[in-house]
Amino acid sequence: MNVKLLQFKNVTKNINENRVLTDITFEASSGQVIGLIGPNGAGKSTLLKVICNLLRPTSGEVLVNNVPLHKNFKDTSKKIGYLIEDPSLYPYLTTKEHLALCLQLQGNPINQHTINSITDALNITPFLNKKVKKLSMGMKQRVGIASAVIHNPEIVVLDEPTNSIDVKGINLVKQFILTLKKQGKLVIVSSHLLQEIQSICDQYLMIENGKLVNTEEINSPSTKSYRILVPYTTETNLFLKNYFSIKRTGNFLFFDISTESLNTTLNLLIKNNIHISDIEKLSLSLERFF
Ligand SMILES: Nc1ncnc2c1ncn2[C@@H]1O[C@H](COP(=O)(O)OP(=O)(O)OP(=O)(O)O)[C@@H](O)[C@H]1O
Repeated sequence: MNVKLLQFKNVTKNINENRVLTDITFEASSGQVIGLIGPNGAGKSTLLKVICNLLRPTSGEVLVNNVPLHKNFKDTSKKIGYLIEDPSLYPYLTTKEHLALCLQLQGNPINQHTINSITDALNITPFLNKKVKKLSMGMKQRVGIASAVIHNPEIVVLDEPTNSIDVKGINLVKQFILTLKKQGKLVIVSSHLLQEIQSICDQYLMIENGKLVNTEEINSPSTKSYRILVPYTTETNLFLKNYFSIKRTGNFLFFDISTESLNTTLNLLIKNNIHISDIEKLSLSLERFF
């Protein structure tokens, strides 16, 4: 059974008097992979840092296992593992020494079996005896991911984990994330490319200008396959509002629909004498959702 692990309640974060996160509310459970998607500067890293208690909310609350995060962070920190932005690694240690140190810093004894299973899964075993500073960027990123999970946390936060990693490595990381899911962990993974992580996510949190977009889009972005564009008029606006989540761009209105509802939608528009300016097939890139 999945257990509610993480709750954000109306979290707002200001940095240097700028509002970076606004009223963020969501919850996530064990055994889930949550994709945090948004363009550059949307607030993804800030939100992830709040989960890891690297930043405190200006207002609102974060609960882990129903306990406020900041009240019990010593215990909670053992439950959270993270890779935020560039991995902070100890350059003069070997990969093996680095991972062993990460384990010890969390108060765990060195368990070679744990280290091996993680390094095998991420294909970094051949580099265990190599100094971290001599690893390629992609390898460092994988060591960063290994460091995030080495102490067996319940919540794993990965900020753009596929940065600098080649296609083969990306597939490996995705498989690794699915293994963490199978182990019952909650994985929160950010990317500015929906297509990169959509196949592994159970749910999406789409963020734009520090705000989450609505739940419908969060839960089913990939089902919206067509964008319909119609000329703006007050009447058309009022009419379409009854059926779709519509947006305005200049002199046009647009809305996204699924493949299944394409015929019905076109019939509805034709019947009501609404001119169709364009029907666009949506690719699954992030730009389509903002
Ligand atoms: N320490 C800081 N001081 C001032 N502004 C900050 C700071 N950290 C983040 N910001 C601002 O907060 C906003 C969100 O930044 P954040 O790094 O969370 O976005 P992001 O979605 O992770 O972006 P990217 O995809 O480029 O990494 C940006 O406008 C950024 O300039």
